[in-house]
Amino acid sequence: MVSIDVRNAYVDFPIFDAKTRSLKKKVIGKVGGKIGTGSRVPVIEALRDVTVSLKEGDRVGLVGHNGAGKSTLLRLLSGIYEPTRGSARVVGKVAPVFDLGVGMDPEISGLENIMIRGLFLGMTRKEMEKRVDDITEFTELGDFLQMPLRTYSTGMRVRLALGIVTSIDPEILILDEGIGAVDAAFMAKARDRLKDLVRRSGLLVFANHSDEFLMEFCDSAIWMDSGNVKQQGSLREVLTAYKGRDPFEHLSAETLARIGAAPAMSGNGGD
Ligand SMILES: Nc1ncnc2c1ncn2[C@@H]1O[C@H](COP(=O)(O)OP(=O)(O)OP(=O)(O)O)[C@@H](O)[C@H]1O
Repeated sequence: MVSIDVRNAYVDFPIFDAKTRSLKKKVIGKVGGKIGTGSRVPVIEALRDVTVSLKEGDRVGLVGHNGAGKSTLLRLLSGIYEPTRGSARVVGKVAPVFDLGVGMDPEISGLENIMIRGLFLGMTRKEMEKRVDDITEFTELGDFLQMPLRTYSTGMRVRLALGIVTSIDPEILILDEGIGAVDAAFMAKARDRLKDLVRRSGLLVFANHSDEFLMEFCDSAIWMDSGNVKQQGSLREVLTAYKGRDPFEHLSAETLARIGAAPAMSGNGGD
């Protein structure tokens, strides 16, 4: 069984080349984590006293303003960062997808990249060999898969990366923003694959600014604010508090059915 247990965790980034003089003026910005100036070196407190407990089957959306600590938390949940204080225990194999292009080598072919990226995401060579045809078909890249990746356009790279990412069988799937940043037409094609991927994953944590994505893939949520967990609960509860309105309220019956959500709670549209 997969699980993630983070207890009273802090992640600090000491900044050795900051202009400390101007920091002392204490201009408080709206975005970003807290900057501690108590010690000789300023420290960005990206996560502060975070406690999160996740188990098999959880589908968690991560929301919060720019710099609230979402990516840092995802890296902690992936075991990429160790907490400065507190603890983080991850049981299960993590497939971290922070940037679709990360781990791709421009000098090798698309086909070779399929293999390398698959291995990086926790698959074996044999497992990836079985998936090559399926990925080839999905990307529609044809003979370009024999060409070095540097010859691809941005959209072609995204097709390849998305084809690979959606082919894996992750125990713990950690998705950052990037995955939503593909053009609408291709996204429509990728949507079913993404849904399948999420269905196959033991546990999903997904940071995204789009309600639509969150509603489609997640059922619970964590709201990060200045490095703290401000709220944890059902997706609807948390999004309603974060946005100041119920994002499910004005969805059509068709969309609600597609994302498998209950009809809006307010008004007389009960059931
Ligand atoms: N490698 C780093 N070195 C120093 N500071 C960092 C580093 N990574 C993140 N931070 C700081 O930690 C805080 C949280 O950043 P993080 O990237 O986790 O936010 P986020 O919620 O993912 O933001 P966004 O929505 O803009 O992507 C910010 O104040 C940022 O400046």
